[in-house]
Amino acid sequence: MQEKGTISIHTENIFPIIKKFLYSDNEIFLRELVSNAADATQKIKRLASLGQYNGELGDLRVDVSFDEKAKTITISDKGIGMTAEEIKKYINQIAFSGATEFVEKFKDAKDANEIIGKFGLGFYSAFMVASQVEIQSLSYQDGAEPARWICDGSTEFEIGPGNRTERGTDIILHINSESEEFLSQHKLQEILDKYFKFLPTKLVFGKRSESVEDGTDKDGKPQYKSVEVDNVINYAKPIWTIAPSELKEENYKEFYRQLYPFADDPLFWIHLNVDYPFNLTGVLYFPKVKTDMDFQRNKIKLFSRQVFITDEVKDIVPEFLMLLHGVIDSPDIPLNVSRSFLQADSNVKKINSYITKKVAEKLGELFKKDRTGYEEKWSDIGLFVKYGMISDEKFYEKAKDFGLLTSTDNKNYTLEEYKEKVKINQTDKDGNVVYLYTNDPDKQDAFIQSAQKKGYDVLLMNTPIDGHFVTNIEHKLEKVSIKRVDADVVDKLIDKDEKLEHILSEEQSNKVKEVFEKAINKPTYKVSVVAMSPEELPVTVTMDEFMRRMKEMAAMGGGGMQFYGSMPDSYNVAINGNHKLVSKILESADEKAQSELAKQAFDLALLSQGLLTGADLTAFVNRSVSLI
Ligand SMILES: Nc1ncnc2c1ncn2[C@@H]1O[C@H](COP(=O)(O)OP(=O)(O)OP(=O)(O)O)[C@@H](O)[C@H]1O
Repeated sequence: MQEKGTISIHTENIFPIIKKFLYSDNEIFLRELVSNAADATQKIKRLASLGQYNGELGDLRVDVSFDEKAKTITISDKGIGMTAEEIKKYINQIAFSGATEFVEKFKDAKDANEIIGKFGLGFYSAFMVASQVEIQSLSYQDGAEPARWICDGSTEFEIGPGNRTERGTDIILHINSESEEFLSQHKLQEILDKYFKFLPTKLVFGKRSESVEDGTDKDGKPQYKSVEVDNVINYAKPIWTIAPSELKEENYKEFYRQLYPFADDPLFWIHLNVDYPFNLTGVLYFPKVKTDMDFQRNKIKLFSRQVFITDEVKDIVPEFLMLLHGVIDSPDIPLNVSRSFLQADSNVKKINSYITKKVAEKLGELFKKDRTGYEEKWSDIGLFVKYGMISDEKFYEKAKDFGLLTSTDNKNYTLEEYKEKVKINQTDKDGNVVYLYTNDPDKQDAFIQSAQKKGYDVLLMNTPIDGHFVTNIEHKLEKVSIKRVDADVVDKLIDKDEKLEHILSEEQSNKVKEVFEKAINKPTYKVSVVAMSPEELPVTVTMDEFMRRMKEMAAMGGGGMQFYGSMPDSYNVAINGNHKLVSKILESADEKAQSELAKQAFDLALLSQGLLTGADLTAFVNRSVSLI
């Protein structure tokens, strides 16, 4: 008997709203309908395994097909099917109470995902692309009659006898005129590939031709012919659903290649598998970071029961691990709510810290088991680890045992090892251990050599993250201060209160200062005469560590730092009072000659740090030529 009825929601205008707000990502209708078909298929399998269904299961597959002329897309399954009563119950009674509240609340929704699912509207996403949706279904239950439901996207529907002779369901979409782009082989293939590569139920989209061997020709060479085969969308069982004990290294690498066909092999991976207090599986890969600029985010794919959801995993994966690759599958992540809700969700928080913990454990284990191998990978993983140590306290607590400092002679140390190594020679008069580093070994070579001559060690901190890293660990480590090797003259970098004797009298000192101030003639260069070893350079130009860091932060847009950013670059010029050249300047009778010598020594200092440019550089070259 044909029956008419009204879908039980309490407002007339829900469909226009769904259509309007969902329009931007309307391809998800296919995600929703194929997922439903796959769910129905899994259910019949389960019923059979429980002995509650004894009929033939047959070839359990979901088929997607389209008819360009009739303008239809059909999703067919051989799942449990629905009786007319069930259709009324599951499809007609949309699972939410206050439709008015819904309309109010989601007037401003930006994202289809916010609406779908939250209100159990998966099926209704069909109306984003269809002017009419038809269900033909035959339930698995004994004696069930086939049923047909049809609805044009208004709240009116029709239900009556259907024509399906085999167990399962067809969803037939009569595609509306704005959505005809979906009536294309290419478009549908693309969407199916995106969402269903790892669907647990076989998914077929028409046929494709494949070339197969067909006997041999008269010379015994194999012959080929083209045959039509099912165009199967999904791969065999994805590895994240398999127990780690059953997997070999090659399986992980092969899966990685399926995900990222053009990437180099990963460095290593972590298999995630937890079912309490939330359910999550997945494999995270540490990629090779080829260049510093190779920070491609959004490489982790999020699945829910093997259906692709998104590659935006912000909030779920800790910020510092966003550069990892791989997949996460969890039915417990609320996929259909807005960002702010996600951040506050307790499962998401737990998942986030679980991932952090797992990554820390894995790194710790690699470090312990094979330190050499770990150190070889350090140039790739150092970035993640340092980023994590900066941004996540809990990670820092674990990573302080395997986060490494690398010195300019390419040796690696843990934080503790490093302190032990340098503490005897690099402790200042207040008991602080001073770590020295360079962020540009070429430019700062003169400073590095001076430091090494004094037996100091210099760390290499030349990746983009190191500036932050230095500031951060300095805060965390007790009684440690960290200075760039060119922050001061070597004798003052680590102030041990050992005063070198001045060979100059106070009067001579003042004279030297005056000569240099005049010769340099720049107010932002502050001149002082210092008692240094006669072997050190006659003039050293430095920028104060504090000032430089503040300026760097200002340049990176650090809040509250604008003040420092607007200050002119200012430098300290240290004149080595014990250097021969300084004596020579004093001995020189002629004021002009004094000034020339001072200028030359100052320019050499600038030159050694790449600070001498433009007209100053030209003047220096000319002066040098005339001196020769
Ligand atoms: N192909 C199908 N075979 C059998 N039952 C189906 C099929 N499609 C839908 N159903 C039934 O209709 C119900 C409603 O589907 P709908 O997609 O609207 O919501 P859902 O799948 O329960 O939730 P959501 O899509 O938000 O995850 C399903 O729970 C299921 O019982």
